[in-house]
Amino acid sequence: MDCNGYRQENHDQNLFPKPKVLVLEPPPVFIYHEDILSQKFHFLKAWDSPLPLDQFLTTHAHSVQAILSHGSCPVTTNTIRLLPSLGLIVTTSAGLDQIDLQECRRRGVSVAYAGSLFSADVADIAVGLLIDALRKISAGNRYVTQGLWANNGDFSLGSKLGGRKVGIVGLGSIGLEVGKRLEPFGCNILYCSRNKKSSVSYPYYSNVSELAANCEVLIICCELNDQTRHVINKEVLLALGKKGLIINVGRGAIIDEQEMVRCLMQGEIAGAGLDVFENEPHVP
Ligand SMILES: O=CC(=O)O
Repeated sequence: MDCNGYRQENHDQNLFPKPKVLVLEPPPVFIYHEDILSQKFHFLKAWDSPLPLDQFLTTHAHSVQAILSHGSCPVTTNTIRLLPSLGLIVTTSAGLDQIDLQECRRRGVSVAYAGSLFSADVADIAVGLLIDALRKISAGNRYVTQGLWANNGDFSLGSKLGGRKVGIVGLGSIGLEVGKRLEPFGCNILYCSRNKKSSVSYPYYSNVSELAANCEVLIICCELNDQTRHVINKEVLLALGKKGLIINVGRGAIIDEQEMVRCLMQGEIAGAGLDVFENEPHVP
């Protein structure tokens, strides 16, 4: 109500129609809060339409002002080109590899993302996966639930995190959070990053193979881009060695997945803890 007792909301909506926002696939924030968000925005739900995507986009081409997206939903050159009124893409992810940033730059489309909002959560996952891989928690669980204990005897022991030499690939906000969590465990932290960071005293490696050769665990925390795609290749995996573990909380395609699977099967590395895969949801 305004001070005269009129319903302000309807009046405002006539003057300022809700911005039209395209949702290709719904991010969790949309699933949980559609009712609240819908008070301010008019959502065009591509995933909910019987029309093929291109036809849906062409139908709404001139009205879409923004896109609400998430980390595993590609926003392609084709989509951007079909939407002449598009001015903004908002993604709930920290990663931007799924969005054609070059086309956004060319068209002057702004991009807003989660930044470091979820870095602590991702770092928790990285440490959880590392402890699981070292202590064989989920492998032990599989051993019990598959009924192997009675016939095959006790499961093999895991090993401790303390004292491990851990190489962090990408010391951005997630990498720093991982380091912060591993220091109290007594890990020796090394890192590889685009640039040496003056804010930390961890030993710096400019080359990821050299980092791998000098540590027992590699934790991938960098972003996916043209420089980091398949940066974890056969050479790096062999440098990590037979006792080495790899943890990936970045993007699947940072690792040459086929090569990693081969190394795991042939015992050329000891194990992997993976939050991401190259061709999700297809996991080799
Ligand atoms: O995948 C999740 C992210 O990039 O935040």
